Amino acid sequence: MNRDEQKRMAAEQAIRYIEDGTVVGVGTGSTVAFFIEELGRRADRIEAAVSSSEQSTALLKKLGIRVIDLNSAGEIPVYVDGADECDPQRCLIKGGGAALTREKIIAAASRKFVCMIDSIKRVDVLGKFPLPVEVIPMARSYVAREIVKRGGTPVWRDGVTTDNGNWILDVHNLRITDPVALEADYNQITGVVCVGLFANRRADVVIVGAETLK
Ligand SMILES: O=C(CO)[C@H](O)[C@H](O)COP(=O)(O)O
Repeated sequence: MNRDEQKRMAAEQAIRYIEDGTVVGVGTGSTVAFFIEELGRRADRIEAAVSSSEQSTALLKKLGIRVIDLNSAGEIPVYVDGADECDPQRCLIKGGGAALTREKIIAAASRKFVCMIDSIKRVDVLGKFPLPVEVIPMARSYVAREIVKRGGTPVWRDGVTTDNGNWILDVHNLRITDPVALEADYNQITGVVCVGLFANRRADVVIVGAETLK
């Protein structure tokens, strides 16, 4: 099965977690695009979606799905998203699509986080995929120096501005053996808005193609 087939398959599995009449939390990316397609087929059966990006909002609206603000949604039953890497403890690296902050907020506000990946994203130790860190623009150089002190190699994703008006540093050369500790440590750096490490709020269910890991 090629990667797109795996992504579509995972999206077909993920849709089973969505109950009629509920608000759905929706992530961002190419895997999520397949999920939104599935959701579109059930547009009349779901209450609304809370979206993690302008990109997903546009796709949802195109398919006639009502998009509401997180502040009006209350606790969301299920959040569905992709990831860039996933370890055996269901900790994730996310943010390849620069939507990490809103994704992390919606994941935190949801009872269940269903993560869809293709098999290439399964790793024993996180860090081969550069870790995205969203920063306040004026803090970019300072945060980069702090990351270097911690052993990482930050690279500015030049030309990319997030939906929140911020910038992204992609941190290379990491081998993340303690994701909870690294997430907490990076969160302490002044100027960091969000770290694309989802360890504190990790996935509850991971779907790899047609296979569901618990
Ligand atoms: O975190 C993300 C966006 O910020 C995406 O979930 C992640 O980059 C995976 O994307 P794709 O499904 O296109 O491989």
